[in-house]
Amino acid sequence: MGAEEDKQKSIPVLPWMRSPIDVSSFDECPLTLLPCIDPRLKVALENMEISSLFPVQLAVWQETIGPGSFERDLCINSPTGSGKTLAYALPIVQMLSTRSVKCLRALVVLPTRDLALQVKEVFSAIAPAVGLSVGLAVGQSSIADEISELINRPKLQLGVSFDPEDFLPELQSSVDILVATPGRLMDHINNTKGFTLEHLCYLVVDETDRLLREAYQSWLPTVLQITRANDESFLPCAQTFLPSPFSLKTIRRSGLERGFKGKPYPRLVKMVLSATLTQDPSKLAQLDLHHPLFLTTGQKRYQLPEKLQSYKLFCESKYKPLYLVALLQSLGEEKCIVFTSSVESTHRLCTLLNSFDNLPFKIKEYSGLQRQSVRSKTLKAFRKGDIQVLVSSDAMTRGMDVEGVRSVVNYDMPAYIKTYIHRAGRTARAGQTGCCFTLLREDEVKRFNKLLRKAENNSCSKYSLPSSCIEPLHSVYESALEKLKETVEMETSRKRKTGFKSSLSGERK
Ligand SMILES: Nc1ncnc2c1ncn2[C@@H]1O[C@H](COP(=O)(O)OP(=O)(O)OP(=O)(O)O)[C@@H](O)[C@H]1O
Repeated sequence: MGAEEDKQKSIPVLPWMRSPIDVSSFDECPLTLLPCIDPRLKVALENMEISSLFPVQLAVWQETIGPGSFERDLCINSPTGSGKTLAYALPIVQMLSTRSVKCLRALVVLPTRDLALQVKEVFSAIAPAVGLSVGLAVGQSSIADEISELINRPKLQLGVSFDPEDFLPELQSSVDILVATPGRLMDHINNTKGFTLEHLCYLVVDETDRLLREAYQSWLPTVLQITRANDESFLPCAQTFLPSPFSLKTIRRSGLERGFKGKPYPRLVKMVLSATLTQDPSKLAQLDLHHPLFLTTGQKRYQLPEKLQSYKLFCESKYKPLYLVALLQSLGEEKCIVFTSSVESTHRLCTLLNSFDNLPFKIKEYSGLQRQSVRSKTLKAFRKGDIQVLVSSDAMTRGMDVEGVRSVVNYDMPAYIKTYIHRAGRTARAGQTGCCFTLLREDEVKRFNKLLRKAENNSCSKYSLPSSCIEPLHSVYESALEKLKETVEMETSRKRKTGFKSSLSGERK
């Protein structure tokens, strides 16, 4: 990605990106002053203890429900923790609140299952208030269970034998809004009877730069293809004459007017978001955006949360774990995430920390080396506060929103500013304060300073730990290293025995 960042520097910015709406010129807006909000949604928000909209939420509201009226597709670049989820969820739910027939009209795609679960929670907190249902397609349950949640099958009538395939027109969506990961979405598109995106009105691509980095079974071209103009292919067919009062058809015609020529109408409205939105024209072109409007915060492309305090902590590489333990001890028992540079070092560091005797906090690993079920269990325990320190690799943590994370530690210096932003952004969310500590060797300092200069709000103070915190740890460290050696040997022989199919196998992200 270093090469990617260098490449981006030389890429000319797209014309529509040169005159963005600056979100930082917006203030928070109390719900009582928010124009047009459905009173039922206002109550739902108040039940979530939300009394005002954050700036990015107000800016998006204006371009969707307000005067902008969803006329343009939105590209939103807004810092971590600034409330992007509600920024898109609220207008979509408000727009769909007047629908009369239930069918799948909004699709939100996210790169990971835990993230999708998190976003579904936000929709589930507001959508039922206006009679809308939200579904999840992430592979958390069996495909059969998921299908029964998403598709409404006609009930068996007494004494009538029934083959669902004979009644295809009556299979209906049970949900108005679907939150999905790309893989499971493709499974449903390809294999689930009655699952259709033909009526889709809204597509949200959250964590866009991450999703556009990989093809994920070509989910994006597939979704765009399904929602293209279909008026020519709409010829009366046998199905049209079936006596089904429920069959619903969305016809998208090809636009003829200037600016709409060849584009499907009604069109699929798109909202794409990230805290580090790509500016690469070839990547953005994949989204086939309609007169895109760019919303961003501040002058620089990368923004750190306003109330984040960044610190650098110099240490000898030989004693890095000691500095980490001393730092964690000085932070007390509040939740903290420690980032390393790879899944292997995450596992090793977590094992080492757990080999220290009498640490006053519970430490667990969270990485792509683990099974999804293990990861989800760990995340749940971390949210509850049963675990205080999460040792993590990068891949899984984008967008993760855990209340009460006061500090983030970069045990390994991030190589790119984007990585720093997503890691640090696990704290200082929703206007709260938070600290990000980076452990640095002498030879890393120059590179780290250069990296931070790419972001706004980048001041970074030196943090020192008194030697009285470090010295007593030396002897404990020796025995922890011994224990680590034993554990690694045990794991290696276990892996050999089970032919590498131990609990640590699975996706390696
Ligand atoms: N208007 C609001 N008032 C109070 N809290 C809010 C409001 N909007 C969102 N929040 C809270 O702010 C936190 C961050 O929101 P969210 O996860 O949507 O941020 P984000 O911008 O998507 O961050 P990231 O880029 O890291 O994914 C959440 O805990 C959410 O509940």
